[in-house]
Amino acid sequence: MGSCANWFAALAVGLAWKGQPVFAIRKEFGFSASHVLDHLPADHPCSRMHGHNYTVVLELKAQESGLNEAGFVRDYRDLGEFKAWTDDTLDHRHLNDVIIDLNPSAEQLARWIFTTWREKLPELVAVSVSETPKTWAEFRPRVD
Ligand SMILES: Nc1nc2c(c(=O)[nH]1)N=C([C@H](O)[C@H](O)COP(=O)(O)OP(=O)(O)OP(=O)(O)O)CN2
Ligand SMILES: [Zn+2]
Repeated sequence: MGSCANWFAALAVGLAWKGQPVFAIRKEFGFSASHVLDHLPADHPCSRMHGHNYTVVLELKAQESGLNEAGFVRDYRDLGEFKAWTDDTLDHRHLNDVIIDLNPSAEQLARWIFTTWREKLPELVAVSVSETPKTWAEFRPRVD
């Protein structure tokens, strides 16, 4: 599905679900990577190359009546493909070389992961990225 159609589908699902009870599941993943943030003052420490032990949380939702036969929104084990992708694509990489033409802030990384995975995981509604134990950025295209 093209990305435009994808966004319309997400919007339609969101409108149909408005006010309805939903289930949400989340699973956490980790990777270590370096980055340099552009467009910051020269004396900002994040304008120098540095690294983080990142945490990524995927959030998936289904309507109350939308659980599968096992009673799952989706089997957590299905997300093994995301873990393998994270290990191959992000772990021990320099993020500026992976996310070309985007400043790899936590916000932009969360949106990039969301758009990369939305088609494979239609139940995906939000991606959160943490660079340090105290900081979180979330991309959630629509809020119920
Ligand atoms: N809104 C954002 N602000 C910052 C981001 C970001 O992605 N989005 N990124 C950084 C740095 O990459 C890095 O995460 C440093 O964050 P900071 O909270 O300053 O980390 P520290 O450990 O140095 O902070 P303490 O205050 O010592 O806990 C910066 N900003
Ligand atoms: Zn950083």
